[in-house]
Amino acid sequence: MLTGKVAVITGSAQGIGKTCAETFLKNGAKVCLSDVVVDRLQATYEEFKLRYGAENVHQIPCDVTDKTQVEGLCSSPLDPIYASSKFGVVGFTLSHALHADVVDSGVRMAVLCPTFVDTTMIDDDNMKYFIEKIGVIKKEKLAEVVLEMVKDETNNGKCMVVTPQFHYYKDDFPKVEDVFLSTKQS
Ligand SMILES: NC(=O)C1=CN([C@@H]2O[C@H](COP(=O)(O)OP(=O)(O)OC[C@H]3O[C@@H](n4cnc5c(N)ncnc54)[C@H](O)[C@@H]3O)[C@@H](O)[C@H]2O)C=CC1
Ligand SMILES: CCCCCC(=O)/C=C/C=C\C=C\C=C\[C@@H](O)[C@@H](O)CCCC(=O)O
Repeated sequence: MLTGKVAVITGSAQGIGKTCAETFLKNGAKVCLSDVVVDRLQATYEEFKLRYGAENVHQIPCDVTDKTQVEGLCSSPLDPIYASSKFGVVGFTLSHALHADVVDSGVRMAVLCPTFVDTTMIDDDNMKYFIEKIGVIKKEKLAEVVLEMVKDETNNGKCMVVTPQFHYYKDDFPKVEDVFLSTKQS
């Protein structure tokens, strides 16, 4: 099913990452194992090499909190740590929006996710490719969207994506009862 594909899996010396790596190997992918604990990574690498063949398994030690090491593992034209931190802001905002201190308090928390905006932050050659494909939002237009977001009293816990062409609310946070009272097992 995954023949011809390569999966790079961080934190794969043990736990969920290791089990995912083995599942991918069983399904025909080649897997690049990666972990910060080098001796455990080596042991998993040896184990999988024996079981699935040296041609299908590779290993690269990597501490995912180290920007240089992450770039060595999987280069990206955009800064992976910057991008990850932005996802953190989404999670932080949406989870706080559900907190008892916020719900029904009159305070609303929402998160704005623009693509590229015409500020000095985008003066970076690495971004040129994406900017050409995606375009740039004018600051003034973004400010209008922020105004709209602030005026809307129904948007607690919402995430707004803004592009040069349009904007839309995305990924409404699940209702409390969906999170805490579900009897469904995954
Ligand atoms: N420009 C873009 O394309 C995009 C920007 N963003 C985010 O929007 C936010 C604003 O970005 P821009 O206006 O483009 O950047 P900017 O660099 O033009 O302005 C940022 C301002 O924040 C101030 N600042 C930086 N660190 C601070 C700190 N620790 N405490 C208080 N103030 C601080 C800076 O001195 C500067 O005046 C940033 O979080 C950025 O990551 C998100 C998506 C796209
Ligand atoms: C569909 C893809 C949309 C991608 C939109 C996007 O990622 C926009 C990014 C815009 C600016 C990014 C700037 C990143 C700069 C970092 O490399 C770093 O230099 C910034 C560190 C400054 C800070 O304190 O945030």
